[in-house]
Amino acid sequence: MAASTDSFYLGFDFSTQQLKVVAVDGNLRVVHQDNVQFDSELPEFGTRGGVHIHADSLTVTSPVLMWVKALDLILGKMKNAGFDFSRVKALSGSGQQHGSVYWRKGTNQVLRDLHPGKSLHELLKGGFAVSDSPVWMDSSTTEQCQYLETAVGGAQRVADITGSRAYERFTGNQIAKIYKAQPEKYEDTERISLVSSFAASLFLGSYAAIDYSDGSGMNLMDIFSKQWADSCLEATAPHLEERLGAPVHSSAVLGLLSPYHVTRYGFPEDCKVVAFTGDNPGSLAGMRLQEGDIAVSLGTSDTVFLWIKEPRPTVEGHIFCNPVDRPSYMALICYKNGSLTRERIRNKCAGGSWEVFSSVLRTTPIGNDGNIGIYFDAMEITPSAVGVHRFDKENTKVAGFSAQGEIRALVEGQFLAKRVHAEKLGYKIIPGTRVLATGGASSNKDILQVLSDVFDAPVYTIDVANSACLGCGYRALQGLVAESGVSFAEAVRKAPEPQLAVTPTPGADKVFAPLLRRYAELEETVLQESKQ
Ligand SMILES: Nc1ncnc2c1ncn2[C@@H]1O[C@H](COP(=O)(O)OP(=O)(O)O)[C@@H](O)[C@H]1O
Ligand SMILES: O=C(CO)[C@@H](O)[C@H](O)COP(=O)(O)O
Repeated sequence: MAASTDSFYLGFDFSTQQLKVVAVDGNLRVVHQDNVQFDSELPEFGTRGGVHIHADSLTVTSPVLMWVKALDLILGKMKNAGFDFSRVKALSGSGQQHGSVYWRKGTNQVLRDLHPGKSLHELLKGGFAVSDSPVWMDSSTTEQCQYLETAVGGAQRVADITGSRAYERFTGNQIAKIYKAQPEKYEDTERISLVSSFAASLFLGSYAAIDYSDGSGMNLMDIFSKQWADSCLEATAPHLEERLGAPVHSSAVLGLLSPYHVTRYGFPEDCKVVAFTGDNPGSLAGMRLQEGDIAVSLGTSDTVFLWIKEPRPTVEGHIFCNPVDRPSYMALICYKNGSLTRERIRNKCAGGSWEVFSSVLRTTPIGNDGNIGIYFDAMEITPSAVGVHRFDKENTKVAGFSAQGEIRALVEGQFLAKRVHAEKLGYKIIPGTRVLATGGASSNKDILQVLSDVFDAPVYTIDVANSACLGCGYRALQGLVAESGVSFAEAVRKAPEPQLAVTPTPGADKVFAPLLRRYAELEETVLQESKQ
């Protein structure tokens, strides 16, 4: 495909801790990157790690106006840096998955009439029926999940329709909680967006459709017919379909950029907005994942995902529609205790320094002398258990490890869990499997070495740490030609290939084979204990 090198394509990512942007040119070269950290650059919202954890420790929200203000800030930064908005032909983006935004009645008109002399934050101050959006870290909707599974015919039935059994963080269950606890707010809601489609709306100047891929994380959409599932809608809240709008495929052009951005920043009048999607689907696009690859994202959450052709939903893990290939799907497993847990142990055992943390990984023995740790600071998603559990080589519970042992136990434990659960779902590591790593912690080679050793496979990375942004820049470019039949693979043929970062240490496979079996048994014990 010949895209002009004079043209730019933007990809935004509204993730848990920050808003990021990447601009690529027609040759798919990165020409600009920027970010806004919520905690440090928008301290007036008082978030930690981009969220508020409520007193029950289960409810987790983010202020919706913080995301709006972050967009004002990042576009302002780009303007100050001299970024030439007039060359942007299309933009797209992604958001942390499952989070929901409740637009107050009448706000679609406000979006259509945005005055370019004012910030979005000023204009949209009164625009939300719910000011604190539930996000993916929330696990307060167990009651709603049980209700959904009973109403629809069981956990497997919900998975057969929506790709996942009922999960606390999934949007439908969050909507059901808001409808029950704050019916007046639900009544005052004109439209419900995902974080991704909310962000797209800010660019479009009207409510943007939810795309199939991010829409798969709601427990509301039939992932096969790609329509809202009546049985799920009925079990969630009344008049929900009209509040959601019809979903669209992930490469759909939603329309032209709002005149607000044209006047305020100098975008061209014909700049297109391509559907936004979830951050994990965005990463699948950015890493140009191929069938047979396993992607490991080490962001606020840790996720493992794969490209699949024949989805078989089960009561563990998730199946989402594929964001770049309409007939295909992606499988995903999510772990809540990712970077924030690594940061806690870094602060406790390595004086707050990643360098010290890394040097411990370099100098401690592979396999940690048989010591295994399971660190679920917050209620984990995979599996649903909580607490810190340490075992010596005899599988006896111990109260603590040395500082060095704790660091290695944490990182090994996190990767053992990923491999154990991926294999439980039938995904095999075979000769030739590439592990593609992304997310903030993928910049740490010593963490990647442990990943490579546990998976017994080479680990590859891409130059841009934020693959979701990059993937959405690519998707913006492809969105312009998707209707004329140009596939995503063809559109991004010229993009740089992932680079080999590390290979397994010789002999590591023999050390980890028994540890994988032991980890699976110990995790099962922890799970049973936490059910008592
Ligand atoms: N050198 C490093 N080693 C390990 N982890 C790191 C390093 N640098 C950054 N991180 C982790 O990256 C995380 C942010 O990842 P990122 O993918 O940007 O998050 P998100 O997209 O969820 O906002 C931070 O919480 C931090 O713990
Ligand atoms: O809940 C999930 C996936 O199901 C999370 O992966 C969120 O999408 C948050 O992403 P990060 O901010 O950690 O990238």
